[in-house]
Amino acid sequence: MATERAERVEWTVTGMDCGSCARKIAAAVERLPGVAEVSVAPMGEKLSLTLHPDETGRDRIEDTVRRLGYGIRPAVAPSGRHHDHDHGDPAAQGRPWHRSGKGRLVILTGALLAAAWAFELLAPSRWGYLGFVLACLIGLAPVARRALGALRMGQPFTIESLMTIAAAGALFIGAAQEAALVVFLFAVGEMLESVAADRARHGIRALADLVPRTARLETGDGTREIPASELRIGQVAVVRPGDRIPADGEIIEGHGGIDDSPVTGESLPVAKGPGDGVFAGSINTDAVLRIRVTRDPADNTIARIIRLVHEAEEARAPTERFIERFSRWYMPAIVALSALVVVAPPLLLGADWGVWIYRGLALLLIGCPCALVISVPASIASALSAGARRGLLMKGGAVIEAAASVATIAFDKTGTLTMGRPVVAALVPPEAAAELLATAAAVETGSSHPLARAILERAAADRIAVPPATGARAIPGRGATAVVAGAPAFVASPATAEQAGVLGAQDLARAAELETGGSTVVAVYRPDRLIGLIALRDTPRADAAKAIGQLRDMGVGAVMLTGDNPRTAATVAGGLGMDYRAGLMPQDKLTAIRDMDGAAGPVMMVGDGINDAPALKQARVGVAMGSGTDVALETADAAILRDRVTDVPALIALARATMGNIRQNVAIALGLKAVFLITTIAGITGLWIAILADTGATVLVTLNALRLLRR
Ligand SMILES: Nc1ncnc2c1ncn2[C@@H]1O[C@H](COP(=O)(O)OP(=O)(O)OP(=O)(O)O)[C@@H](O)[C@H]1O
Ligand SMILES: [Zn+2]
Repeated sequence: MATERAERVEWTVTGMDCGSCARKIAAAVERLPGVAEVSVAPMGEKLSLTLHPDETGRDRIEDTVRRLGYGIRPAVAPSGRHHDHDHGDPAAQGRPWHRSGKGRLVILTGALLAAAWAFELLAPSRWGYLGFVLACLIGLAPVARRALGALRMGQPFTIESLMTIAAAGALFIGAAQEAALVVFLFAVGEMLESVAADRARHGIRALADLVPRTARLETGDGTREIPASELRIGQVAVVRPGDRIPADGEIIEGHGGIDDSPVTGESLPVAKGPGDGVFAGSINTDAVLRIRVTRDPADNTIARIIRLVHEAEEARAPTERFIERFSRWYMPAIVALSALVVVAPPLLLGADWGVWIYRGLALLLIGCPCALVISVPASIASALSAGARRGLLMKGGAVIEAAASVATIAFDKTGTLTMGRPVVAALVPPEAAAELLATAAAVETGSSHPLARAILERAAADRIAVPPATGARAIPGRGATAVVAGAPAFVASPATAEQAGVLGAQDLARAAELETGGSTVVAVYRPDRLIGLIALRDTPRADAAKAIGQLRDMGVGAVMLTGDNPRTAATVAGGLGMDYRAGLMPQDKLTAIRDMDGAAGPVMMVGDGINDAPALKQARVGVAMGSGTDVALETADAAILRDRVTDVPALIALARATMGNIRQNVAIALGLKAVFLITTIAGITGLWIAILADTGATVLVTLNALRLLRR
C-alpha cells in the first residue's frame, strides 16, 4: 500500500561510458519495488526515476548502483534547479587519465605483465608464471566484482561476466600469460572508452562554462561583485566591454555589439540597445551595459539548451532500440555457441579437450557486444554536442534519424523565409490614406500579427490619430475586425472582402496586380463599402534562396506553406526557386503536410514555432527557427537558434552525417565480430586477439563518432 506520494529523484552517476552501462543501471534499479520511469543519461551522468519512498529508500538505489561499480551521489536539488551535472564532478573534470581509477588499473596490470615477461625472457622460471597469474587476478578483480553485482541483480549475461569466465577459464587451463594479456587489453579498452566519453561530455560542459561565475550587481551606491548564480529576476547587472553577460536579461541602458555565438552559433555581433533581450554567456563587445535580469540563472537559455541535450540523449533512436534487442539475444547465443564448441568436437569427434576449451573461451570474448552497443549512442551524443555548439538543437536520436530521411521540407513564409517585418508599401487610393490607416490601425490595435504591426507602425509614423475600437478579434487566416466609431470595420484578405460583397471588379484587379508584384494586400472596409487597399511587403531572408538551392542539391524538396494569396506566394516562392501552397487556412496546413507525407515521404516543417505549433506537431520533424525558438524550444522536435535558413540544410546534413557515422560504426562492430568469430572457431586466432578485436572495435567506433564533433 503506497501511502506516500511518489517523487521524482535525481542522482549524479559517475563512471558510465556508454549506453550499455546506462542500460545495466536502468535494468537493475527497475527491478526494485516502487521504482518507475527510470531514465539514465550516460553523457549527462544522470539517473532519474520516480520513487515511492515507503517501498524503496534512496539509499537502496544508491547501494544498487554502487554494487554495479559506479559512483553515485544525489543531484544537488531534485527540483530541476541548479542541476549539478551541468558542471559534473569538479574533481573528475580535467583529471589526467593516469590518475583515474581505470588508468591506475591499466598501469598496475601493465607493469606486472611487463615484469612477468621480463622474467620469462631472462630466466624462465615459476616466478614469471606467478607474475602473469598476479597481473590477471589484479586486473580481473574489479571486473569480477561488477559481474557478481550484476548477477545478483538478475543479469547473468554482461560484458563483465563473459570477460570473467574467459579469463578465469584461461587461468584454469594454464594459459596464464594470455589470460593476463586479455585482462590488460580489456582494461585499456575500458580506459580509452572513458576518455572518449569525457571528450564527448566536454563539448556540452564547455557551454556551461561560458556563463561567467561572477556578476557586477548594481546596488544603491555603486556595484558589488556577487556569484552569477545568485542574480535574481529584476536585479540590474552592469557588464563592462569585453565581459560575458551573466544572465538572460534585457538591456536598460547602453548600445553595443553583442556576440551571441555561444548560444545561437551566430558569429557576427548583433547591434543591441535598450529593450533588446540578451543571453547569459554572450559577449558584450564594446560598451558598458546595464542589464535587467529577466530569467533565473538556473533557467537561462544556455542552461535549458544543456538540459535539452541531456534529455535528448535519453530518447532512443529506432536503430538503437534494434541494436539493443539484437544484443539481448546475441550474448546468450554466443555463450551457447561457446558451450557447443567446447563439448561437441571432443565428444563427437574425439578431438582434444584442451584445444576446444581454449577456442570456446576465446569465443566468449567475441560475445562482448561493447562496440556494437555503443555504436549508436556514441554517434548520437557527438552529433547532439556538435549541433548544440552551432545553435542546432535536436531532441534525440529519433529526431536525427527522421531528419536524415525527410523528403520534403515545408516552410512557413512570414518570419521563416522572410524577415517577418512587413512594411506598408502602398495605400490605394492615395487620397483615402488617412482614413485607411486610421480605421485599419484601430482594428489592429493590440494585434501581434506581422501585418497588424506594420499597419500600426505606419500609422504612428504618419502621426495618424487612431480612434478607439471595441470588441476587436482576429478572424484566423482571413483578417481582423472591431467596432470603430460605432460601426463594424474589417481588415482582411481581398478574397474575404469579395465574399462580403464590398470589392468591385476594378478593386480586385488592382489587388491582383499588387499581389503579382510580391505584395500582400489587405482590404479595409465597412459592412457596406470598401475604404481602400493596403499593400504590404516583406523582404525574403538574404540566405533563403541559397538554402533552397542547397536543399535541392541534397535531393530534398522545399515547399512554402502560406495563408497568403497564390499570386503573392508565386512571386515570393518563384524568387526563391521553390514550390508553394497558398491560401491555406491554419488547418489546411496540417492537411497539406499529411498529403505531402503520403505522396513523397517524411515531411519536415520549419516555422517560427509561435503561430504554427500545430503544423510543427503534425510534421514528422517540427523545427522552430529564430527568435521564436524561445517559446518553441520545449514544443518542437528541433530548433535552429539563429535566423539563418541555411541552418536547415546544415541540420539535415548533420543528421545524414550522423546516420552515415552510425552505419559505419555498426559495420565496424559487426564486421570485426564476424571475422573473428570464424577465425576463432577455426583456431587461427586465440584469446588475446579476440579481446583485442573487441577493444579495437570499441575504440574505433568511439573515435569515429568523435569525428562528428569536429564537423
Ligand atoms: N491581423 C490581420 N490583419 C490583416 N490581414 C490579416 C490578418 N490576419 C490574417 N490576415 C489575412 O489573412 C491572410 C492569411 O493570414 P495568416 O495569418 O493565416 O497567414 P499565415 O499563413 O500565418 O502567413 P504566412 O504564410 O505569411 O506566414 C493574410 O495574408 C491576410 O490577408
Ligand atoms: Zn560501458
